[in-house]
Amino acid sequence: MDKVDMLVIGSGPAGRRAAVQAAKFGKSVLVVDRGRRLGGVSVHTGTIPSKTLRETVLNLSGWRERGFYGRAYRVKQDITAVDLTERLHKTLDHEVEVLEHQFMRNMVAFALAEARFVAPNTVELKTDTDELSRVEFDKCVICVGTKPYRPDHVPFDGSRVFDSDEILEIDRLPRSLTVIGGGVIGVEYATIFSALDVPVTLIEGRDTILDFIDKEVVADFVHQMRDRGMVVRLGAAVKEITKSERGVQVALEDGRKVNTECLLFAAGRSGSVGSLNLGALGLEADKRGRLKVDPDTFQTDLPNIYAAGDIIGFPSLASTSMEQGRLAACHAFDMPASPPPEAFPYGIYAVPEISTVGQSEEEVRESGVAYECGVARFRETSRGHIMGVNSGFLKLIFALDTRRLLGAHIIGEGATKLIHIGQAVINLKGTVDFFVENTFNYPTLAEAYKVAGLDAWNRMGQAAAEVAVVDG
Ligand SMILES: Cc1cc2nc3c(=O)[nH]c(=O)nc-3n(C[C@H](O)[C@H](O)[C@H](O)COP(=O)(O)OP(=O)(O)OC[C@H]3O[C@@H](n4cnc5c(N)ncnc54)[C@H](O)[C@@H]3O)c2cc1C
Ligand SMILES: NC(=O)c1ccc[n+]([C@@H]2O[C@H](COP(=O)([O-])OP(=O)(O)OC[C@H]3O[C@@H](n4cnc5c(N)ncnc54)[C@H](O)[C@@H]3O)[C@@H](O)[C@H]2O)c1
Repeated sequence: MDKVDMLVIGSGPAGRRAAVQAAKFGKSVLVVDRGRRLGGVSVHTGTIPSKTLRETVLNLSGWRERGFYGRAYRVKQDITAVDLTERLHKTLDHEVEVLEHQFMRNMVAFALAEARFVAPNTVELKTDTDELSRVEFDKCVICVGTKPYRPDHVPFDGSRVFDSDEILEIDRLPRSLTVIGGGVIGVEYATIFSALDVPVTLIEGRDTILDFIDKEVVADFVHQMRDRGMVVRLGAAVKEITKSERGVQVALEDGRKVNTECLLFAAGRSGSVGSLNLGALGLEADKRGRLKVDPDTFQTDLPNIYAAGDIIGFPSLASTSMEQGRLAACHAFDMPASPPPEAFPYGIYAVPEISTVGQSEEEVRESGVAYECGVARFRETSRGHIMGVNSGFLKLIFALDTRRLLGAHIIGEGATKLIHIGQAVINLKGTVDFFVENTFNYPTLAEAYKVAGLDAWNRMGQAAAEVAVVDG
């Protein structure tokens, strides 16, 4: 039986980083993945395909130019499913190639097989041709990720009713689409298809969506979706989903019915622990299939078994998963590593983009800290004029006493890139004065930071004067 210093189960962002980090420490590492190719959910059905699809749609539809040329503007008139999938496959092939090369040059061994624990330091591997082998390990990092939640009452068929894996395999564009679930996956796909002029209805069971995002940003987002013709049904409980020759019908508890040609069910994901045989370790997943770990070390209740990535729950991002995997490997081999700063960016690649870091206004208010906000609208920046941007804004929140930046929230073009300025200032404990004193490239959308900083600073100055008067 082979023996390795570290076994990594799953080759997504967490597994990949854990493996390479352990290999850099000179350890023998084996990565196993039951997929047909390396890369995990992130490369094959999650982050990369959805973002490639978005980029293709925005390019071919001419979405970014519509501010100038009107809603009817199109770069390519008849956009087909082939247009969308062609670019997708090229991007994915490239991602896999880069990952395989990274493993090769770092001497990380890999096997395409399903892992199942048979003892606290042994797994059995099974290939898709049912070949069995066993591997012993000193340390193991479980990075098995999640899969779409597929309740029995949803008539999934991969041709009219899709989950978020199947939607990537569509062979023609839907004439109309219902999306159930106003989480990140739901809003990303709903707005991407809407950018292709597919009529979209978004159904969310709760009265609100994206509760971890600043409410002002969410309100603007919902307004923008409705403004361009999307139907957004909030607080809409689904009673029944039925298929007919002409499409799919969703009956809501309040009696209303939604009829569209296709339906995407994107109402959550559950951990892929089913085949791991966690019982052999004495470990148990929670009811959503997630594993509990020590948040500093990523160890499970067994000190030589770590878990990282989506399998440990929130925030379930490729970006945070990578760092968790790396930190798990550092801890496993007693290498010092600082924990990540509390504030990490969250990027939602809807159309328009949303990105956020630090505290929302609601969280700041709840904490009892006195604060002031500064806002800059992209349409008021020169770069915004050049790009024909007529929506989107940046909101900064500052503490009145320390003047420190507490949160940055952006909706609009480039939000997921622009957010890193806010992230740096928050984590380096910067204040409103950074934005006031520094010069920004002009004309850029980043200039919005200067405008929002000045906006807050003008009001914070008055607040400080009032405090001085009261104190005096
Ligand atoms: C549609 C969608 C869009 C997303 N967009 C973004 C985004 O824009 N930005 C972002 O940061 N995050 C995004 N995410 C989240 C991101 O994809 C995940 O956070 C990330 O993939 C989690 O990585 P992971 O390391 O946990 O493993 P995963 O990427 O989930 O991969 C797990 C791997 O484990 C393998 N596996 C499972 N069980 C076994 C077993 N028993 N034996 C062997 N192998 C096994 C699976 O085959 C899979 O390959 C998105 C997710 C989805 C679904
Ligand atoms: N850009 C990104 O970073 C990105 C993109 C996509 C996904 N992800 C990650 O993937 C994870 C899963 O995303 P998700 O959107 O599938 O799940 P989610 O759990 O975040 O959202 C599911 C939504 O569906 C709603 N819902 C549940 N049942 C419903 C029903 N019967 N009818 C109507 N609505 C219902 C829920 O209230 C919730 O709002 C997220 O945690 C996210 O971090 C990240």
